[in-house]
Amino acid sequence: MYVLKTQRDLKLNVAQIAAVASTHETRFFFENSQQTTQYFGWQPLTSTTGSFDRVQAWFTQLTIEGDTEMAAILGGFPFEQEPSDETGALSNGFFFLPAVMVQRQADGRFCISVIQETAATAEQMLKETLHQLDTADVLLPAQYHMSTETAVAADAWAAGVQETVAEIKRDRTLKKVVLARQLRVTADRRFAPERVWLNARQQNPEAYHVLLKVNGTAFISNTPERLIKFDHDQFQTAAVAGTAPRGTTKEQDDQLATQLQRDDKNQREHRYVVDTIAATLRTQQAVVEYDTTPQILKNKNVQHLYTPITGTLASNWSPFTLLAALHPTPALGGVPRNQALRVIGQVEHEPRGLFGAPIGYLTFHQTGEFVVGIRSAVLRQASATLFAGAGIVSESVAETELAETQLKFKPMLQTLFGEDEK
Ligand SMILES: C=C(O[C@@H]1C=C(C(=O)O)C=C[C@H]1O)C(=O)O
Repeated sequence: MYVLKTQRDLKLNVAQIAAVASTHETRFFFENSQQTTQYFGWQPLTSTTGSFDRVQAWFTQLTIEGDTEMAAILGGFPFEQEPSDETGALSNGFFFLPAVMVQRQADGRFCISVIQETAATAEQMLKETLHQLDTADVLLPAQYHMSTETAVAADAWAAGVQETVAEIKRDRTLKKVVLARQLRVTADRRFAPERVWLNARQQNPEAYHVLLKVNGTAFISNTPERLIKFDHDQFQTAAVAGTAPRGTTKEQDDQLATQLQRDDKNQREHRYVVDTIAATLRTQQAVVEYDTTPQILKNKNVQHLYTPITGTLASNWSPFTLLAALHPTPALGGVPRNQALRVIGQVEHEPRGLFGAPIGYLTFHQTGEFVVGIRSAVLRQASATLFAGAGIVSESVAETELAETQLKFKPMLQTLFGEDEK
């Protein structure tokens, strides 16, 4: 049993909050592109790793007294639901109940919530946190220089694309498999995760900015993709799939968008995602609404076909059941899901860990938001491992898919190294 104390209506800025957070070993930052949702948390009181079932069992036994509206668990699930031996790279995910959490209120001010075992220690810690925020040095973004860059088994990956195409053609039930590859880079000095997070907001303002740092490892993502946001029985999700580069002029950019809208392969990849998300939500007895014509979602380096999906959940919905049903969508897994996951397991040699998996916050009052951890990297000291995937369908060509993954590395490369690099 824990006790929660809050202080509302504070005027704070993000660089101040990031500076205080950076003095703690374990921390989590989450914001949407409009910066209307912001969660920062540090100092785990209790934590867990693992599958949807495990996190649910852990979450269900947490009890908090006080203004529990302001409490949440923070973290990410692993892409794979089976446990992995590779614990160093956050491969089993990580969730924690933060002792200190700062969140943005609807009016732009902030609320701090502190959770402790007694009211007195919570009160004391709240005071100390306010003092730390008052006196914090402002943290600035930092640019690094790339020392080395290694595409992990790029040739084997291209061969894997060809094998997958052959498998899709052979087995008529298999329609799409998303294959990911890795890029390893090193920098001239150790990455400071919060400063990389500040870079992400500058470099890719139109995406989410997420950071999860545990022990010596940080996961950072500039994802454009929401998996699901729920507010009691209302939900918002989206299909983001189908990719084209951005143009260098307005005309070229619009032309690339029009081509993407008209391209059969991309439209088909997109439709698999929309149809599967809608069907999954309907199996959960949700009422689902969306337009049948996709929009274009523009990010700095890429544009995507995009269909927002909204609706109402059944009265007995549970966040964990919903997440387990949705993850992975065919934008990261494939169609049919289990067959696609089997092919992914054969072609990719390492677990994806937090890549492509749900990461976000869940309150104790049936609200929360989880995004898909793409355009991401795992940082350790001066090294970063980036992941990017592409949807393989029957007409896929290895070279084009390789180029698409190269494009999807760009947001994170620019976050780490600035505009000039790559
Ligand atoms: C797999 C990634 O992106 C996903 C796949 C996309 C596609 O196949 O077109 C587009 C957006 C994402 O849903 C990635 O960025 O690594």
